Amino acid sequence: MSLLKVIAIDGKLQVTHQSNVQFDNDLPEFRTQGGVHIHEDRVTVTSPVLMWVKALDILLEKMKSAGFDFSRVKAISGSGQQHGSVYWKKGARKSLQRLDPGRCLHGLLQDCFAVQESPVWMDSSTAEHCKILECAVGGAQQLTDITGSRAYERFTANQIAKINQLQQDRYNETERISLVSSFAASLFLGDYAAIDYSDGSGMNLMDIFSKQWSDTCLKATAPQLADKLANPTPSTTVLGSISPYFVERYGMPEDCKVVAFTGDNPGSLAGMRLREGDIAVSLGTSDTVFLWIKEPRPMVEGHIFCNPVDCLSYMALICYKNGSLTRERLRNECAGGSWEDFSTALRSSPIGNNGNIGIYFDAVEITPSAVGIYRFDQHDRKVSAFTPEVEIRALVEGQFLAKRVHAEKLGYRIIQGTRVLATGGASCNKDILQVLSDVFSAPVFTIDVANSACLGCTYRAVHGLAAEMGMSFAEAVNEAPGAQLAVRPTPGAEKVYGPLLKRYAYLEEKILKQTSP
Ligand SMILES: Nc1ncnc2c1ncn2[C@@H]1O[C@H](COP(=O)(O)OP(=O)(O)O)[C@@H](O)[C@H]1O
Ligand SMILES: O=C(CO)[C@@H](O)[C@H](O)COP(=O)(O)O
Repeated sequence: MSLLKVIAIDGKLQVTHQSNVQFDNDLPEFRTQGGVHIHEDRVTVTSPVLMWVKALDILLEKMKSAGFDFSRVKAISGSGQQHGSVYWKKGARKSLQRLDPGRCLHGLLQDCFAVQESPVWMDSSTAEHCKILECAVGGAQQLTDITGSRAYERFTANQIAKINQLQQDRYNETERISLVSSFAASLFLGDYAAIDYSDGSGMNLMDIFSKQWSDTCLKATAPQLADKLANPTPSTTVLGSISPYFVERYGMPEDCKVVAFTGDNPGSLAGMRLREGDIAVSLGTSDTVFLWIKEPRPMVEGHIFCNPVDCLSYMALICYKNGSLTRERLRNECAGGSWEDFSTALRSSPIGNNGNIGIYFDAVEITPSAVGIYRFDQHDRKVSAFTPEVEIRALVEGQFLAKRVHAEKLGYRIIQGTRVLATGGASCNKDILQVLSDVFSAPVFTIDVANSACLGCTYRAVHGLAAEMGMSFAEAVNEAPGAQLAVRPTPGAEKVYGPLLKRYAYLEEKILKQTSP
């Protein structure tokens, strides 16, 4: 997270105002790079919490100078990078409740944090704490069954455990631990804001089914943790009205509501307006898949979070390291460096690639944890090379077969009306999207997701006001600009890919068995 953004929308869900503050350029005194401090050990990564507070001061002043009419704001919500944590010092709640509107937040909250440098999602310094947590619950799959994810170094429980171990006095001085999202909500609320279920699922602490903190995880992490976290809340909760500070300093209406803040990925799901049965595939440098799931089956690969717009559903996130960079390598090796020729190869090779399957893990893959290039003919026999055309189709088909196989393992089901929403750099390539559509037997739509997390939280604010009356998120944001239809599945594709999906799952399993120590 290298900037703080704001988007305002009107009653017709049209964007009326946008602005941002860049941490590195606008707040040079904090000396961050990309908004963070990378410590000498190269694995500890933090951000100064007061930089975030000051960024909010600057952003609000910028909006004021641009003539933004704060008096028309009906509700506010927001999102923050997932997993990062903020440690409020004893007594900070009182300071939050009595903010002097004549002074900036940065000045008022100077002494409110027990830990000045907040751990953020890029941190990977807590391997030992991850092991302890997994051991405490009986293993990686057991932790996944409870919290939706195995132990990850960036996840909040492991960061809290590290702070308790290395800075125990600071931990003991802490009155409340917030996520980045609930910390930002607290500033607007003028009181501690509850952690919402969706961002709370990225902590390795919450039982995603009961939506309560897991006692075993709490105990294995740090003492008196339940008190420091307080109970989590549904993501659609109206936390209360805006703090009088903003009423007096910026002229916001007294009854402006603060709707629970959430994580950036849940925020994006809302911004993309994902619906039950939909899958969003981001084809950027790495590939990321977002799923809307009714009945999740947590697996050690991938994350299950509570759904930020529908309390009865879940969302899953699957990350792949070998995305565009691998497509680029094969474009260079098999298509003379041209996306046009890469596309021609896809158009001139048959759906299903005559049974040839390729699995290309140039770098150690995240999902699954494996490395190497594997090619199989129609009889599942290993082969050492394919012709350039077969190689290109094998790569693209393999990447999408993997996504569908992994999604279905987590409990995802294609239903009547399923849409695939494609974003990211490669989503401009219709021939790649055609393969995606064929593998999923569903139409592919493209969406512009610049700022999707931020936009998603404007929609969540609108929904927060309506949710209490029982209105669904889809109904509340029905009028928002929609996705563009890009391609429809080729007739007959389903029959071809049915057996290939089974073979892909079998072959991947076989590779994992052969390569795991
Ligand atoms: N016509 C194209 N066909 C396929 N891939 C493309 C095409 N144009 C750009 N890309 C891919 O898009 C990737 C960048 O995607 P982008 O979403 O901008 O990245 P990031 O994840 O860094 O934000 C590049 O690595 C490139 O391989
Ligand atoms: O760690 C994860 C998801 O598990 C990241 O996706 C962070 O949530 C990313 O935040 P920014 O890239 O928006 O800073």
